[in-house]
Amino acid sequence: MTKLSVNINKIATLRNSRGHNVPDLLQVAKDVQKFGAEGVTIHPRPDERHIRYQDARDLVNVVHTEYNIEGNPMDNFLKLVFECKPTQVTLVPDAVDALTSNAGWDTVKHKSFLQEVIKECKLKGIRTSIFVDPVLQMIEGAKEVDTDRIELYTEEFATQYELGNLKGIEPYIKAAELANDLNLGVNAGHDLSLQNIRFFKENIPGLLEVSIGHALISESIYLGLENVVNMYIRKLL
Ligand SMILES: CC(=O)[C@@H](O)[C@H](O)COP(=O)(O)O
Ligand SMILES: NCC(=O)COP(=O)(O)O
Repeated sequence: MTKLSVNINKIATLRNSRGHNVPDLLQVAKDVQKFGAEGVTIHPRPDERHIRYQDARDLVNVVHTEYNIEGNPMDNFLKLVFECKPTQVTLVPDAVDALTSNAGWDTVKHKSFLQEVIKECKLKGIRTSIFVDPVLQMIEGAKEVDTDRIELYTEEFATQYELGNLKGIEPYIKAAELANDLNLGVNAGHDLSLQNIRFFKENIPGLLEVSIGHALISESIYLGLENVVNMYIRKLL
């Protein structure tokens, strides 16, 4: 069984576009858990363009499943994580101005930095995961830095799948097999969707958790649109 952690960044993006509290981020976090999701993911970025640091704090009392906070382990981020004490922290090497996450860690180059941060997180009782490309050397490096899990960065898989290239899954299978052999837990995320998730799940051994946001929120709009348009029309009769 693979756990679904719903990334609610996009709810915050929509809320922030108007300056009030619609949609209500905390209510959405409650609802996705009520509907069966086994985790909530947020990725606060330094400019707070979607999730604000205060959201991360407020969610502590709302997330009763797995709380996963993702981000680049800069000082402010780590301070927030240590304050919130989520179930899991996922370390992601994004540039401050990145549109979205666009690469995994070079676990060889950043070995001592990652070792230090991971040790600190674990001492605080927080499970660690690091965002990596499906490259065997990077998975071996992940073992060296003593992380509990890796999160496979799945954008390339999603792109290839959409193009009809099913072989795009192969590096991910090899990466997951190696992670399993090394006793590293395997998570995955980025651009997973209703289209590609079953194929991914069926092919990746030992997939513990997927975090899905952009597609899941977009699909919720598409799949809810007819209902809501009709609700308005009935009110206008
Ligand atoms: C780590 C990762 O894969 C990202 O998908 C991220 O969590 C999403 O961030 P944005 O919502 O800011 O694009
Ligand atoms: N870790 C990936 C994540 O949380 C969501 O990524 P996406 O579904 O928004 O691309």
